[in-house]
Amino acid sequence: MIRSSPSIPIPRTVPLLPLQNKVLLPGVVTRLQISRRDSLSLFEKILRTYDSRELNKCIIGAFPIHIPPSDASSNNNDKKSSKSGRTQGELISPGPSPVYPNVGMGTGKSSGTGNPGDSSGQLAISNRDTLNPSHIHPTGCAARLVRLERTVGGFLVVLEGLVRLRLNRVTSQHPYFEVDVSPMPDKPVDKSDIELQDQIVALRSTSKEFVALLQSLKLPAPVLTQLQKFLESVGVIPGQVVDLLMSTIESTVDEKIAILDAVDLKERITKAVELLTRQIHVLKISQKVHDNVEGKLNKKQREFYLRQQMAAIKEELGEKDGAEEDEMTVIENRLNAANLPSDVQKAADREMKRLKKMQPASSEYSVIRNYLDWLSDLPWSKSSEDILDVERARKQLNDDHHGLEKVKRRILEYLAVTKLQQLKGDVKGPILCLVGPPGVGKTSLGRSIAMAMGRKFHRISLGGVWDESEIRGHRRTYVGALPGLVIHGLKKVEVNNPVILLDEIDKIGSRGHHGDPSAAFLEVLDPEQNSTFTDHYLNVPFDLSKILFIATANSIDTIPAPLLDRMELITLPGYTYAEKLAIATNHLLPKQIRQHGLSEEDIQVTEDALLKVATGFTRESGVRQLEREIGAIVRAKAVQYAEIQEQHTTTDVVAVVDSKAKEDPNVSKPKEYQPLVTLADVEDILGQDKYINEVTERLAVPGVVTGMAYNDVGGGILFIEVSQMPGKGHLQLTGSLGDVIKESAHIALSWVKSHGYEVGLTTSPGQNVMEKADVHIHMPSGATPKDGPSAGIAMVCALVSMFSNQIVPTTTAMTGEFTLRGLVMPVGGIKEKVIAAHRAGIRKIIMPLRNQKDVTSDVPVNVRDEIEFVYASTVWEVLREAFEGRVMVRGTGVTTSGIDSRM
Ligand SMILES: Nc1ncnc2c1ncn2[C@@H]1O[C@H](COP(=O)(O)OP(=O)(O)OP(=O)(O)O)[C@@H](O)[C@H]1O
Repeated sequence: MIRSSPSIPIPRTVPLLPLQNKVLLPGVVTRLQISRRDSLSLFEKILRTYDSRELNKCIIGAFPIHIPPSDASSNNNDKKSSKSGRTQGELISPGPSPVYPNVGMGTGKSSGTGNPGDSSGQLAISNRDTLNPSHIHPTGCAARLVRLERTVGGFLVVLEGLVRLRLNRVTSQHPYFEVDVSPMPDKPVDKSDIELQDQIVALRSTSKEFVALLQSLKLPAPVLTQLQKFLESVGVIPGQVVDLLMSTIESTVDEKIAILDAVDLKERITKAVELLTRQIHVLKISQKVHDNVEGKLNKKQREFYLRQQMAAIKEELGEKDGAEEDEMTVIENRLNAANLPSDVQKAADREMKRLKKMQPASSEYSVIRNYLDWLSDLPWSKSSEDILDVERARKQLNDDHHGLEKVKRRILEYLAVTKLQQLKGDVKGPILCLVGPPGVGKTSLGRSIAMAMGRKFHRISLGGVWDESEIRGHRRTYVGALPGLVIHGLKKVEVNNPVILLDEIDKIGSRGHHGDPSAAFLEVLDPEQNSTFTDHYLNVPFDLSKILFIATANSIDTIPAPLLDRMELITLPGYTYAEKLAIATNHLLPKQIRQHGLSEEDIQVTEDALLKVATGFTRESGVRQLEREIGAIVRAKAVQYAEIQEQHTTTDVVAVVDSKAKEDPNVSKPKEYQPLVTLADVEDILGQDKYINEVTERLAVPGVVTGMAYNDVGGGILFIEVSQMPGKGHLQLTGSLGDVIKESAHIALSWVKSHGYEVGLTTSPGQNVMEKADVHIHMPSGATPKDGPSAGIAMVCALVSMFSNQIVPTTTAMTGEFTLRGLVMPVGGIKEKVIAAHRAGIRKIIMPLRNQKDVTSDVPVNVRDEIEFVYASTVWEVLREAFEGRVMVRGTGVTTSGIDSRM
């Protein structure tokens, strides 16, 4: 950087910064990478002493040094110093010319000019090269500290040269050298000195020619203007102009040292004109070569070549920070490395061009910079190698998950098909959607699939995503715009073929003020369209077709139909207690033991105890709560284990100190750790059962019937309670009931009223059971909303039970839609309902005949074996089975065959 510093007072004694292969001239700013031990101590001290805002008050003496090769390895300082006749404290008078031989000093090479990377190696003398006073050149330069930064190996220092210094004597050598100096400022120009005036004229014309040549090299205009302006003052401060020019032209270290030594202006200008003339000559030749080559370079190469030159010159002039200039090169290199498709490359080039014209401080600059960062960070053409080995995948799935046979089979089919498609080079598989209650392993299955295929895994949680732009990104016109979740995921995994799990796709918000996020997924998930998915932010297409999308959902009810249509559903039902026990033993317990820093020998849980945890402390379709409870047990055991170990250590210490302690029966011996967790331990650790078996604990009373329910979080049982009170035949319904379930209640009541006589509730056919009574139907768990038609037959039974004062056993549950004509219609969710009912202790289930196939195909055998299934197609059959003959059924109303024919 060109600076004309106000005269700054130079202290008499300054710390010495030894420079090898580098010369600092007054008025020049330079960067140095510091790694010498003594210099490190110097800057450590400076950091300790100076406040960061006052660093520029610190003045250092930057002196060239030369350690002869023979001295570098030996530390025979005395010998050397006596040879040169200089010892510490001795006065040195500066010689008229440098005393440096060229050996080993990069002769003929620039010491930094024209190479922006040079600064890092400027102080390249190793720590073993011990410095002694005879190595220090007698002329140096006072330097002001402009910047001081810690780096990995030492410090990065920016120095500004101020004035020439003469070295008087070395005052101290440890931990760094300190020297007594005298400043040697340039004398003012003597206008009457004709010889000097002539020299200045010569200098002006040579330097003008030099700048003109630089101009033809297409140096950036601001740099040239600055240089030209500075040259105008050649008549006033010729010394400074020379110093500056010398730092911009190619010259050897010796030549630079000669300039440093030339305190006399005339001598300095003569040397400078000589060097400038040589540089002009070199430039002319290189211009010729350049012109020849230029014709052969393509546009990009030429730009690159010019930019490199510009960077070098700017760096040397200090016009711009090197780092700033580097930024462009870094971005370009990264874009080149990203291997962009041609249309994306075009967009990148366009933006790059705009960026170069901008001021780094402008806000638009950072917007474009960000955009280019995104382009270069995305895996446009980087894929991971697929492992499509069906056997390996089967093992992986079996190792990670117990049961789920149907699901695993479907996944393996999928992998096999993908493998075959890949062989043909056409991969367009369906999108899998795993549907099931929470905690049944949907997310972890997704992860296993990725591992089985050897692909990277990324999960996008869609719960509460209300804004389309969260999927598709914001347009760049918005402040703080960013790409959407899919592109974010790709940047994170760094490959374009990961497994992306779209978690909770059913919780995605529907159409609102900010577009419809599910609509954005229509494009993402469509294998025909997603090869040209365009994120709003990127505004260029990205090929998503290599990604394997897997969605998960608790229920399909809230997934928009077009989205559902693009996916293949795989249902994961809830687990039975037997399955939960196996999952707990083989997966959850070992996992928790590992996570708590214990080993499997430290904790063993009996089967009874685990079953107790599952039945008494969880009531869920999945195993998440079970995992938490097992975690609580493992934690309690871990505390015990740690405490007993501590006791052992303390007792050992006591025993050593006092050996009598062992013999004394009153001294309590440490307890032994017991790794086995039994049923009793579970009660100790987890406390009272959280759940009791509702069915077996519940007393059978008339008017109460067990129904079966199914919702997002799995199946369950629910009770229907009916009571009557004096009134005028009104029906009251409570328990957060939806419209459909309310209608079922009305239908059931109407049927019971119209068939009172046939069911034995009245003594004559025309009599109304509710003549003087009101009926109240309630479904407990009032806070849980309930809806759907499947409680129809349970309501009929509850009404009949109440009016007839007969009970339906609590271990009998029923589900089925009911029509006014007494028909029993099929319902959904049979598998989940049956599994949940089995968990709740139900032993007999009445359900529609047309649901029989669901039981045989979906319900696990061990559950089927423990439950008696009764299939009914009319309400008469339901009543007969529910009351086990305790209610008089006078007629069937219609024959079974008649009903069948009407169905
Ligand atoms: N069959 C199984 N075998 C082994 N571990 C299982 C099984 N099913 C579930 N798990 C474990 O249960 C835990 C919860 O599973 P996961 O998070 O995958 O549930 P999820 O179905 O995705 O739930 P949600 O719908 O709430 O996201 C995980 O630690 C998982 O490993």
